Amino acid sequence: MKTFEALFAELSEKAVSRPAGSGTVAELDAGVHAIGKKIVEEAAEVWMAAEHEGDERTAEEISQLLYHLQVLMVARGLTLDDVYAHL
Ligand SMILES: N=c1c2ncn([C@@H]3O[C@H](COP(=O)(O)OP(=O)(O)OP(=O)(O)O)[C@@H](O)[C@H]3O)c2ncn1[C@@H]1O[C@H](COP(=O)(O)O)[C@@H](O)[C@H]1O
Repeated sequence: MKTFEALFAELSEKAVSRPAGSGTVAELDAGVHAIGKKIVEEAAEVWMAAEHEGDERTAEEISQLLYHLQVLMVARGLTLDDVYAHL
């Protein structure tokens, strides 16, 4: 099972190696404004799933929100420690 840290390492590596067909590379190329819109969209889907759907759908939407938050971190050059420092 993939962890938050493992996903961040994978996304950071893809930002450098830029493999063909990577959705992460495409999202990074779209820029912070587009990534931010995706985060807002996914956050709303988390809210709706938590209120109206089951635990599995909610967990899935949360995973997608975490993914897009990590893409934004990579786009901004933020590390996990930069965020953990505020937890
Ligand atoms: N965990 C994720 C992940 N979560 C969400 N997403 C993306 O976010 C989208 C969210 O899906 P939705 O169902 O909300 O939206 P949709 O309407 O179906 O799709 P869109 O039209 O919004 O793209 C998905 O289609 C994916 O493009 C993810 N894309 C990639 N990953 C992981 O990131 C890693 C790198 O992926 P690539 O860069 O694509 O190789 C791999 O380990 C992947 O498993």
